[in-house]
Amino acid sequence: MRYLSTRGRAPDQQFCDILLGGLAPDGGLYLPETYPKVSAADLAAWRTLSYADLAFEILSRFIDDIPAADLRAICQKTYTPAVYCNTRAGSDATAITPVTWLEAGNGPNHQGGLALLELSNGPTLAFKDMAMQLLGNLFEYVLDKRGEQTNILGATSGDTGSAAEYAMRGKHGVRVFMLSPHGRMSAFQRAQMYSLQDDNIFNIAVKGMFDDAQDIVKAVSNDHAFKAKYKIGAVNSINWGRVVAQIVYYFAGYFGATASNEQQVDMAVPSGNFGNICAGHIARMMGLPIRQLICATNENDVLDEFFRTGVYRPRSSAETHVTSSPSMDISKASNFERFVFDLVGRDPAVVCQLWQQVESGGSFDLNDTPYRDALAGFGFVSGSSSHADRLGTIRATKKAYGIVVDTHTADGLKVAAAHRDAAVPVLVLETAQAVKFEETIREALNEEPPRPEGFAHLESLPQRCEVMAVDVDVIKDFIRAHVVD
Ligand SMILES: Cc1ncc(COP(=O)(O)O)c(C=O)c1O
Ligand SMILES: N[C@@H](CCOP(=O)(O)O)C(=O)O
Repeated sequence: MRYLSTRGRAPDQQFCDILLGGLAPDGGLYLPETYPKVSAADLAAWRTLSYADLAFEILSRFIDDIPAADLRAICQKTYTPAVYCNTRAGSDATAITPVTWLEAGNGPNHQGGLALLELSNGPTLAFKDMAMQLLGNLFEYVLDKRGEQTNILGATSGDTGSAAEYAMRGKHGVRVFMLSPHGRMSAFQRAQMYSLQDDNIFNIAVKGMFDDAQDIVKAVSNDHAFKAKYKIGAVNSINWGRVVAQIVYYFAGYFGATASNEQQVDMAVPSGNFGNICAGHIARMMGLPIRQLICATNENDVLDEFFRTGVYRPRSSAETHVTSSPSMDISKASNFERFVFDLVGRDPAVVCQLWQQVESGGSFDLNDTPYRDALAGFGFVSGSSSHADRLGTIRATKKAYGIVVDTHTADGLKVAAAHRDAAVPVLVLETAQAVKFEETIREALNEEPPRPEGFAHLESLPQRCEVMAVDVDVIKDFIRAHVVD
């Protein structure tokens, strides 16, 4: 399988190269040259597989430069109930991503039902662990084979950082430099990252928002000489490895929620950087019977605005709200470029022209272009949620179903409710556990959220983190000083 850049000005590459390379050298994002199609026979054969075996089947359609036996072993090592053990009481840890019905709907295919797809049972209690644990094992495997090292530069609004650090701590040949928005994450998120004392982990809090941190990551990656000299890698969802691993749980969720491959489902996805829902889009393009992808945003509603109006208008950091679903405080969604590449018929010239407008601080409007009509064929609908909605949803979910959901999942539930249909079940992707956002849970419920074992004294552990200006050169100097050749 060859991978090509959305900007069309980078050489096509194979999976292991883009895994280590991250962003394409022309500033674009890599995508497979075609999406593999799944047949009815594939769906029938995959329905009863374990999560690890399903991951192998799906990943092997995209990865042909790792021997099959090795890829299977990596999947088996990654997707175990011991790694994804932080399940809600009563959920089946062996499923890895259990489906919890809030309302079962009708019949074996749960028409009209409402369910949570539990994705946050891994070591850091957020959906990022689903892909990041795999990435940690893939990085180690490829680096060992090549006798190379990598210095990962990442940006986080709260969850990618800890998931990456837990996946990469102690891995041979890997150092992690993680940029986080100073003072913007929850106390639990800060403690998860900043309490790590491993020699290969460096936490840097930048005095800005997530988008500023993401811009630094892209600027450093676009300095080709620096990137080559310091072997800079990526773990954000700009790295295709993240997106491909996320495709798997759309299939697992579909099988978990239906009894027949004739049935369609809707999937509601709390969205920020568009990485999660982009994986859903690709699963749908592969032939998974997803009727609608419901894109749920918080007050930072750039994506919702696009799906409603056809206008994509990223906001500046000054216009980005600090919200109680902080991991979605994003106004420039990286992976949206991957979707637009598909929307415009995979024409890199169109993507270059649109992103020229975006990168010079502008916007684009697809009305009066053929792409506005084409949009309807991709199955997206959307909505946004506010702090008051979030509190109301957390309260209503607890009252009706006895379940405490996190603030991002609450955004998903709120927007899903507006698009429910008696003909299909809707699965809301549960992207984090409530304990990560304790303050808002207390405000909503006047009680403490459930805290999985092993996290009892997290916030009282000693923390270490460097605070820096939003300045590419300052970050490069820090990397230079900490990379031993
Ligand atoms: C808990 C949580 N929910 C939702 C999102 C949004 O996901 P994405 O950025 O892939 O759209 C994030 C961050 O990415 C997150 O950490
Ligand atoms: N919400 C993320 C932001 C980064 O997204 P990514 O999927 O591109 O890594 C976070 O919590 O850090």
